[in-house]
Amino acid sequence: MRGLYAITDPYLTPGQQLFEAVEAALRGGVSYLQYRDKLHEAGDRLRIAQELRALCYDYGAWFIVNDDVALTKAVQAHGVHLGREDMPLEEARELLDPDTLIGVSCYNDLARARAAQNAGADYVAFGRFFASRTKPQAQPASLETLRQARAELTIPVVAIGGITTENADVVIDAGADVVAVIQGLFAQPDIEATARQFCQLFQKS
Ligand SMILES: Cc1ncc(COP(=O)(O)OP(=O)(O)O)c(N)n1
Ligand SMILES: Cc1ncsc1CCOP(=O)(O)O
Repeated sequence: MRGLYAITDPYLTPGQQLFEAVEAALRGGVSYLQYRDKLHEAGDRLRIAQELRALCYDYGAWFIVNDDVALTKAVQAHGVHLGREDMPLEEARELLDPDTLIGVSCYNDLARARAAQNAGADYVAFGRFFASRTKPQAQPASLETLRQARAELTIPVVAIGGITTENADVVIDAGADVVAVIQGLFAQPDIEATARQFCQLFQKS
């Protein structure tokens, strides 16, 4: 697992714009797309997730649902991303097909990441690394945690939080296999070109 992980934000790209923005990101080379939606109700979320899943399948990208294990199952997503407020990993694993990817937020907590790996997580995510306009309340994580995680863990390590094409090399150099972005991609005037720029950073290292 390596490359660009784009996360949707329905506040930033409402309505039909969301699908256009996601398709531009996929054309630009996004490998993983996470559907993160704190706005819509269940029925709308199902419809949006089905459409995003179809787009990801068209472009050969992995489709991952944030927070919601039932929705992950309902749309046969490739994976689910779980934070500390969400269903525990062990419980999700019992409900999901064995080949469904499970990612776990570890913030700045290496012990949590070790436990997640031991419990069968497919990747762990650390962050935020830079100031995030999407989630300003997210606690900072250190590059040293990222370095240690990469040195110690065998599963992929994702970096998140305020990442842009200008600063992504800092987290990639510290060991991030994957960079996860919202505004650094979807708030940019040319989403496809920005995705390509991010992807080129992975070809260099
Ligand atoms: C790839 C990735 N990493 C971290 C997060 C944050 O997850 P969480 O802590 O559950 O917070 P919310 O996204 O639910 O606000 C993520 N979504 N994706
Ligand atoms: C969901 C989340 N968790 C930590 S920072 C963050 C938001 C990432 O968005 P952005 O890339 O716009 O900072």
